Amino acid sequence: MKIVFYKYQGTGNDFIIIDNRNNSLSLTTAQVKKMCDRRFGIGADGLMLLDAAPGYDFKMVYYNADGKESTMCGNGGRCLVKFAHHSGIKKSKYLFIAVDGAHEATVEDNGWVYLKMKNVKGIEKHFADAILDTGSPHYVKNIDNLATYDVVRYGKEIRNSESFKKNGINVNFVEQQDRSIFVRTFERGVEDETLSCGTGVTAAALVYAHNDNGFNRVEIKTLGGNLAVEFDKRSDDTFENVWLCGPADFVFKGDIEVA
Ligand SMILES: N[C@@H](CCC[C@H](N)C(=O)O)C(=O)O
Repeated sequence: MKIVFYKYQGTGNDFIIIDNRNNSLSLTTAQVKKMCDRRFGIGADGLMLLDAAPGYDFKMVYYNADGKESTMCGNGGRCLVKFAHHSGIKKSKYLFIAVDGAHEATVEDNGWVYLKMKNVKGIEKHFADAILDTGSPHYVKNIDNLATYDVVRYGKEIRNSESFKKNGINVNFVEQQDRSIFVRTFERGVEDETLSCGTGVTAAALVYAHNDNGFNRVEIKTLGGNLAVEFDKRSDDTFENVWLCGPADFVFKGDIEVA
């Protein structure tokens, strides 16, 4: 069958998007994996279907590059909102449903997409590091000289360690720079470093805010560009009104024969 696809990227985290508003398409793991392959397919960190869902503007279905359906993708969600906007679903505030629940989003005049993430309660300590779920599971570790750090080697080591190898975890390395942070992520399901990870920078920002007080916006640098995370921190260590903010852009459109 021939499938029309759209390629989007959000700070270099890149995705294949398929308009499935008639909910007719269902893809196998092998088909998704091949489309995401950078040599044998289109190439992407993940693939999303935009499905119809009653009561919502659309439903987000997310697959990692390994072809398996996975948990929430923050940059993917922002790209899917931009795609909806380009595809005639024009709203001042979007409401869509994803695997971790309902999400609101807006498209700003400067093209940035603001995506409301789920509330986060509790940050677990793992030795000197932190673990939390921002829609996907994340490990957060502070590192000096992050620009030259071997993220693939050490990210793979943590992701495949005894504690995490069964369900996997995304591993974020963070360098704090005053009120902004530099984040590099090894992503589960891509099994490599990506240029940016939305749920990952959200996790890193909340860990940073957890250790400090008095501010509710963190600026983030990734290898693929800049993002920001806004939030309200409650006294019981709950984070509410968590918004992931950043650019999301159309790259190209095409069609592909999928066996
Ligand atoms: N790139 C994503 C995260 C995608 C899901 C992740 N690989 C997982 O399986 O947990 C993001 O922007 O959040």
